[in-house]
Amino acid sequence: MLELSGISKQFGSRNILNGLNLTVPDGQTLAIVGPSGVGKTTLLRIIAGLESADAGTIAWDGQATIPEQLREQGILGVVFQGFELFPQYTVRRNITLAPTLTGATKAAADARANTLMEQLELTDQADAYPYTLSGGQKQRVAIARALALDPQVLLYDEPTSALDPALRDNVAALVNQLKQGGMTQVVVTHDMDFARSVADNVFTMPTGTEA
Ligand SMILES: Nc1ncnc2c1ncn2[C@@H]1O[C@H](COP(=O)(O)OP(=O)(O)OP(=O)(O)O)[C@@H](O)[C@H]1O
Repeated sequence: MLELSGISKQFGSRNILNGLNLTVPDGQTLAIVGPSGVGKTTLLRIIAGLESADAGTIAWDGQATIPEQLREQGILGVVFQGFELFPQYTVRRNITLAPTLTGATKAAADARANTLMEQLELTDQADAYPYTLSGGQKQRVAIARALALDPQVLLYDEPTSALDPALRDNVAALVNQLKQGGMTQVVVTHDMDFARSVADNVFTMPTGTEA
């Protein structure tokens, strides 16, 4: 279970997050929705340990935790809005890089990448470079790369924003498939239909206030 308590964040004079409390039970999918600029990405980045909160705590499995460590340990994976693939590496290398840097053998990382590419229909793109891929393919590589470390929690920032409706449905199916496998997931989206199609709970961000 992922628990956020009293999370606050201010940028300049603007309170973006004001003592926010959120709980994501194991194996559930939480969608975070709200209008542009309300702080969804900021909240996701705080959960991922990519941004620090001014106040509040985050607990994992009942223990106060530093999210950055969860990410570094591979417990928590992030799928970024712009995919943020490594342009100089092939699809396969994008997927195997983090596991090999964190101690997996090349053979084990390759085997895992093969499984993920098969599941995500990327086998034909294994040796391709990101610039040659479609938006949907890039999205799947970003998800495969996050899954390569076998996370228990997966965070997505606007996973459908670059996709047409059919691909959006594919991402929804994938999120639901991962849920069947027990994954805990947090999805930031402004797409209410997508949110409803994947989420156990939908959290609407409260709008910020001037300090
Ligand atoms: N590093 C930063 N420094 C200053 N202001 C920031 C920073 N990051 C975000 N902001 C501001 O905080 C507010 C919330 O941004 P955030 O990206 O979290 O919103 P969002 O709800 O994800 O928006 P969108 O749906 O458009 O992606 C915005 O007004 C943004 O300009």
